[in-house]
Amino acid sequence: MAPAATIEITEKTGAELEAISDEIDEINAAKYDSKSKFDDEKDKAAFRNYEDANDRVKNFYREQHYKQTVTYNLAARNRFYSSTRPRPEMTIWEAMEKLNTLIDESDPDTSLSQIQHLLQSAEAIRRDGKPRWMQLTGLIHDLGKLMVFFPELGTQGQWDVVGDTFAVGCAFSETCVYPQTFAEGNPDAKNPDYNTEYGIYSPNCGLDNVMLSWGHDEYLYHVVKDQSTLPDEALAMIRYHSFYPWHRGGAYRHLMCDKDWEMLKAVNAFNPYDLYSKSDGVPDAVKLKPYYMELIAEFFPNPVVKW
Ligand SMILES: O[C@H]1[C@H](O)[C@@H](O)[C@H](O)[C@@H](O)[C@H]1O
Ligand SMILES: [Fe+2]
Ligand SMILES: [Fe+2]
Repeated sequence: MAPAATIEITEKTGAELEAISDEIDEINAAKYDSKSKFDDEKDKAAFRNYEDANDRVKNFYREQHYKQTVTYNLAARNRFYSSTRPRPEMTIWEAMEKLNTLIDESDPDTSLSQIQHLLQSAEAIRRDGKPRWMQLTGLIHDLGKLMVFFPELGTQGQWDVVGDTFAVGCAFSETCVYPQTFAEGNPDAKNPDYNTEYGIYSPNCGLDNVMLSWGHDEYLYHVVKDQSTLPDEALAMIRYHSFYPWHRGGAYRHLMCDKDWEMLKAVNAFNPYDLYSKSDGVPDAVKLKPYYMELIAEFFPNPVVKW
């Protein structure tokens, strides 16, 4: 009788493992440069037209720009970090379903529900053959909007949850949408400690040390950083995806450190999938669920997430 086949398991040395992980990084980085179906410039012009946006969008940004002050941001972070804050518990898929009832007042480009937007982003990333961690990032990137339903976080409305983000504690950037509204109503615009180029920051202090307006990006970043094995690029995609004045407007370069330039590449690679997939067909959540459940399990060791 022939002997049963044996599988040989060879131990890899630290250096070998490092070489493999470098190789994977290289492959992943090369993927950022590959062609995407969103390369056509003329299709892109239809998005983020804030000039012609409706009053709901304009009123949203007026309120957000008036109220996102340094004082508010410090208070919001204190509430979030407080060790006594009760943390709702929910799986990623339950979170997606819960979020489905939210209509984002800041968004001029989508009338679809949030679960559809998340699946569209993930599916577009998957279709372009991007890495699995990036597909998952597409799937979860807006789940921070759940904070709108969590009174424990002291969320005030949509203005401290959705919309583009910007730095507080230094001069407001002209590259923000409706930039005139800051001078009109945000007290920090008149505060000499905050209204200079650097404000409370120092040259090249790194974006990790800059306080961005409080909302779904920053909130989800902390949840995911602590409870998943997603790589730094994924965390940057989540944390900075709404930071349009930075990743698209070219602002805040004087606050960036070396690592931020690397992260900028990742965020720019992610952005088209967030924005332009909004015009794709409506995904079939029931059909797609098994694929994504497996993907979630790959990067979230504990299926129940503490929000
Ligand atoms: O209106 C949208 C929406 O709220 C997105 O979730 C956010 O990431 C964008 O930056 C914003 O423009
Ligand atoms: Fe978002
Ligand atoms: Fe999004």
